[in-house]
Amino acid sequence: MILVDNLHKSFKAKSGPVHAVRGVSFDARDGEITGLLGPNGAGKTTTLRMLYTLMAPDQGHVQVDGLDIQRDATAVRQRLGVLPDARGVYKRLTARENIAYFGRLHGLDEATIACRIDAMAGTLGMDFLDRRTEGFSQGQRTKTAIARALVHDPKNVILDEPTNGLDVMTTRGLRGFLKQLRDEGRCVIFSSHIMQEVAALCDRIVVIAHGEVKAIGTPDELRALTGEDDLENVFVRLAGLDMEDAA
Ligand SMILES: Nc1ncnc2c1ncn2[C@@H]1O[C@H](COP(=O)(O)OP(=O)(O)OP(=O)(O)O)[C@@H](O)[C@H]1O
Repeated sequence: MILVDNLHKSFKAKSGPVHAVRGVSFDARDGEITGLLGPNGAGKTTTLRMLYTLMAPDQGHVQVDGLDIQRDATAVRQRLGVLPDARGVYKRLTARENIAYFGRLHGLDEATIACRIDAMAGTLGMDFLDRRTEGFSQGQRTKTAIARALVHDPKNVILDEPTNGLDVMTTRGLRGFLKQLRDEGRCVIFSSHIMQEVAALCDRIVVIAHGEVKAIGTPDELRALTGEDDLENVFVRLAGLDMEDAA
């Protein structure tokens, strides 16, 4: 369970401060997939980075399973599996070695690591485990990074645009995998800028634009809120993109 309360984050730029996240609050429950949906530059990655303790908020609080991300950062990290926006895998190591290395960092024994790698490779369809990752396709790199993020069997899973650059079949496989994590009772959060993708997968959607939460609800609740049937129109209305277009 992840509770996000009034997060703020600004960056200094030459042209003045950039207010990336401005009072974002939402709950991501266990046994649910929560989608963070917003257009480019909305503040999704910045929000997720604060959730997974890479970046300290200027203001606000986050709790993971009741632990404060700033006071209890180490315990929080043990409970999180993270697919960051930069997938970065070690190119001289094979996929298996990349995943195993993270398993060791989490203090797992070799037998447990081997077991976990087998299970995830089966579910994610990784028939390239023993190849060096140099030259991997984007999908192969993403799968390796996802398996690495989950090697320690975390209760909470945060994925930044996990389907970016994946083909239809790989995306389908990934969707099935995320549903499996949800059905195991985990708390899953992922970000996307594609309404259809979020609607196909998420129990609840947090619509974010200009660093603010614009709406929270199930896909049907968001349809009812806007009076729109078409999912793309729902997103355009909620994110205020129609107003920007008209301006
Ligand atoms: N380190 C940084 N320094 C300066 N500005 C930043 C930094 N990180 C993010 N920003 C700015 O904060 C705003 C939100 O960026 P963020 O990456 O969180 O958006 P996003 O919703 O993830 O977008 P996208 O879908 O394009 O990845 C943008 O205007 C971005 O340029």
